[in-house]
Amino acid sequence: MIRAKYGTQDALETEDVSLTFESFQHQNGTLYTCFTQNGIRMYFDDEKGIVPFPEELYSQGKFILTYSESDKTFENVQDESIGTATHLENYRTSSLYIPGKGMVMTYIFEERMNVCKYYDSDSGAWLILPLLWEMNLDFILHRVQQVKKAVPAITDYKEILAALRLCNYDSDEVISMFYAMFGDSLGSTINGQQDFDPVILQRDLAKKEKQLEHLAKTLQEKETELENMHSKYRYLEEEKHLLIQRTEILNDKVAKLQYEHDKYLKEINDIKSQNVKITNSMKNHLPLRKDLLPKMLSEARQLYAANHQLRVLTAGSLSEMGLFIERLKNTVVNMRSSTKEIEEIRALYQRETLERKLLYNQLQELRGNIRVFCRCRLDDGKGGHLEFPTEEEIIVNQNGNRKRFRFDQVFLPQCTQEDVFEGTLPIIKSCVDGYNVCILAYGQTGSGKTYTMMGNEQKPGVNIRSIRELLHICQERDNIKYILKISMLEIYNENVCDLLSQNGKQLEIRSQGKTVTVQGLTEIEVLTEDDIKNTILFGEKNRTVASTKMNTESSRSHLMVILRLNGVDNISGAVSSSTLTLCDLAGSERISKTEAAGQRLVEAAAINKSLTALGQVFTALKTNSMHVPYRNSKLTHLLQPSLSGQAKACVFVNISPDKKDIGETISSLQFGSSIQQIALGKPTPHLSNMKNGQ
Ligand SMILES: Nc1ncnc2c1ncn2[C@@H]1O[C@H](COP(=O)(O)OP(=O)(O)OP(=O)(O)O)[C@@H](O)[C@H]1O
Repeated sequence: MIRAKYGTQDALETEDVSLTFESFQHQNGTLYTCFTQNGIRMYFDDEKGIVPFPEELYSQGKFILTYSESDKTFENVQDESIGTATHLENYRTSSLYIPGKGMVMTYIFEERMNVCKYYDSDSGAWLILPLLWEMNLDFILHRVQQVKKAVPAITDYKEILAALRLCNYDSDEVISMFYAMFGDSLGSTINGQQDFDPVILQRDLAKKEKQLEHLAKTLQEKETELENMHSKYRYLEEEKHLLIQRTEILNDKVAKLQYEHDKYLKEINDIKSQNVKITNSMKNHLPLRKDLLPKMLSEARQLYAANHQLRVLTAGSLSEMGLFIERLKNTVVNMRSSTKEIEEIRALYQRETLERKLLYNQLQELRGNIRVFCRCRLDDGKGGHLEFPTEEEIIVNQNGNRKRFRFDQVFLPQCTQEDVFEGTLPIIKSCVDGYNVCILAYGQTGSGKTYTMMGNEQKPGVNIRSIRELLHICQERDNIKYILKISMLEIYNENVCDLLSQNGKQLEIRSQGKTVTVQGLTEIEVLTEDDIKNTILFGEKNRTVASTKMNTESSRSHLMVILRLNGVDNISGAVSSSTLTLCDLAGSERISKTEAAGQRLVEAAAINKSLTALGQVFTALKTNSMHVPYRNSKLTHLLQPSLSGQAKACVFVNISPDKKDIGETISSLQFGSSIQQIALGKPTPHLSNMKNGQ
């Protein structure tokens, strides 16, 4: 990808005429969106609309930083040196100089996670000290060096720091943990970087996929073999039955012939001795004369021969039956061992599936469960203030003040829809493994959110591409039967509207435990690519009709396309359920004071509320807070399953290349870079990999 300085003109001073919203956090968790109008602080009430902020609430909570107050966040710290740490008596307490924040106290709390935190007075929350900063605390640096000295094979200090966090900063425990895990191999093979290289993981994953494919094939072959054996068994059973019947008939015949033969012999003997008493049966043979004897003797011989023949036949039939029974026994033995083999392969398959899932998860975790991408809209020649020094960085030059932001990836204006989709693909794929996945597009109106998510007929965006991809993956996985269902909704002024129902009905959100549902939301099953396109087209049409009716713009509402994926593994019987939530957020721009009235003001307050709530959720996730305030807005409430637990998220920060938009661009980049730190704050992914590799 070519990196270049983007344009040459100097930045323009942007006039700040926008309305500033403030967010008030009540101690009961409620979030109020306030602003000042004619010297009176007002707030937006979901039912009453815009009303003055009640005096009594001041003592029941505090004002917090909103997503748009750009100058107070600490993104500048990223490329400045950190300053010096002061070691205090109790090693759990220390202090650190952070530019823009001054001297901050740091603490290690003994709680759910033993991590070093500092109190951020701007957001009023305890934040996890990023690993980078933590290294500047003397006692931590000292412990890292202790571990490094004892275990020189582990060269990545982030590994050591993460391990220290896990072991409550006890270096001895970390050293023994490393030795317990790797033993003798420690000196030769363990090198943090090498073992946890995403490329290596990716390779392992590909290997695992191949193994799985092979196992599934073997399993299928074995099952066909077993099925064949079953039909052979059934055939042999039938044959055995027929043979028994045939032998019984033959035995009967032999007995009858023997009887006839004996009777004949007796008659012959009687005639020979001429002392025959005339019996009823003999009347048929009358008149009895000695000259009949030769004929009777010949018949008796014939009877004997027939009897003999039948006996041979019966003996043959019996030995044939013996052979059949032997074959039947073998088949049963083979069937038993095949069934056992199938059970073993099935167990192996289950284990491999799990391992593959873990590997995939580790790879994603290594890259961060929340990935943040920046995409700059196509250049229209009005820029000059943006630079793209590397694939992960963007610099905004505002009147000579250069601000640098770092993301998982920065997409240049000339990047194609394919390039962008490629970046999201690994996360999207994990949806078929049962993870909830969420993709959000954040940015001011006109920055390219809809282009990124929806795209157009010729250049479809992430929405169509990802659903299409999932449909293909599901169709390719023969062993799992998937059902894919799409719903589409819009959140406008804190109201949820179904876009796939004819009448665009408004819906309520219900939650039970960790499950969040929208009551009565229409779901349409998709089987083909055409189904996807037609469904989304129908939803978009409904959205246009609704916005025309309400005389508003689609950019003032959040759009969500939700794909629900239910799968049943035919082999293991495992059931998976996950959702892919694709969200085109409302424009994040501040509105100007002249516009601040009526419907526009209500819309702006509702957008501010939901985007602030989104920022709060990310902050709570970042600080590993016990309480994540999902319920502060409809948007975050709906996104809860996709932004919690083992869910994976991908946020696009869309920016405009126009110089006039520089203020909003910085604000959006700050929002994105504060989310980016969530991935940095996660301490354990490398270690979990080490454990598995034991
Ligand atoms: N990367 C891009 N390449 C080409 N055209 C783009 C790109 N990004 C955006 N555009 C075009 O710029 C215009 C504005 O983009 P878009 O409508 O996606 O912005 P938006 O942020 O979604 O705005 P809104 O909030 O109004 O929906 C559209 O005409 C879109 O086609």
